[in-house]
Amino acid sequence: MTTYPIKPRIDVAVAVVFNAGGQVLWGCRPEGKPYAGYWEFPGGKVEPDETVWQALVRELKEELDITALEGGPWFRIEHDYEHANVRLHLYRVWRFEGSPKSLENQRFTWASLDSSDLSPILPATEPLLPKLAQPTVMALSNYEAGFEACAQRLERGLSNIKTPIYIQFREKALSGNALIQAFEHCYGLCQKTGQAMLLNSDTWLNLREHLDALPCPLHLTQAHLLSGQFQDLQCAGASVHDTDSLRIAFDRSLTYAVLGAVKPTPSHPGQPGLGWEKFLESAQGARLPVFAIGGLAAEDIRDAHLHGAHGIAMLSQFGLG
Ligand SMILES: Nc1nc2c([nH]c(=O)n2[C@H]2C[C@H](O)[C@@H](COP(=O)(O)OP(=O)(O)OP(=O)(O)O)O2)c(=O)[nH]1
Repeated sequence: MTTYPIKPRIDVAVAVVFNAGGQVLWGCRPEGKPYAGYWEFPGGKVEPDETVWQALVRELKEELDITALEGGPWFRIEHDYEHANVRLHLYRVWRFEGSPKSLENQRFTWASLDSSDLSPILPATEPLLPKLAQPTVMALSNYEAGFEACAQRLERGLSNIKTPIYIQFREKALSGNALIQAFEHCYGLCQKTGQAMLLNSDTWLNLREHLDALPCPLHLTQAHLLSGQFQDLQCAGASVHDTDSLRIAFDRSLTYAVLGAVKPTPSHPGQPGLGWEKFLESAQGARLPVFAIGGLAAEDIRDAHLHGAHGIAMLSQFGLG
């Protein structure tokens, strides 16, 4: 009878440490470890008596002599290597003490998150980079509540923001000329500011007879995600309301999911909202970045990051104030 070696399953704490300039800390795996010479985020195995955060704090101290002070879970992903099956618990660290030193003879550097200048990067980590580096703010259009008010809000919001964001064009109630006028304004604004536009799949159904081709990637509604529609079109992400849908979003190789509503919101009257703890529970197993939505404003981003959200999506709060 043939016997097969049983590969260990290891839980790994992975720290994506940001500096004030938005760069992240990369380490190069030292000689003697599997994949020596490959770049990775700092971290290491979670010991049996540790939480992931404790392991992360310990590894950053042992490897680089820095003390992680504040951070939050991002998402988890599994990968089968020849040497082990690993479950990577990615954490974002945005506050730490000390300046990194090489304590284990490893090279390290600060570089961008989507680092194309570092090579090679560990096989489980490299495909995650475009997902991690995508915008952390999504603004949703709302021209149907009033063209001028929405146009001004988006223009003001975009003139104040210095980082890339997503703008999702989502108009349930508009049709005909009003829909085209709103689309043209939003599309023009994204072109002018270089921001990435997404088109809600419900809105696309009303808009497509007026356009020659899909103008930007689709954002799927949960119903379209579940029905498997639009497989032949470029889809960036999807709205989801439960963990089953998060699994489908991952299986469809989407770049992100949007989960909510986290807080009570006028768009869903009478519903209490998930709350951050329930959001965290669902987002943890998602295997892809999850935006939080529902009654959120720019000042909620820290809470969002503490509770496993990649970022926040805002309907009426974007561009206010
Ligand atoms: N730290 C880290 N590990 C990663 C990343 N991507 C990835 O696939 N891994 C894998 C490689 C390894 O199989 C595993 C980490 O285990 P390790 O051997 O480096 O952990 P360790 O520092 O505790 O090692 P050891 O000294 O106890 O052997 O996770 C990443 O970006 N960062």
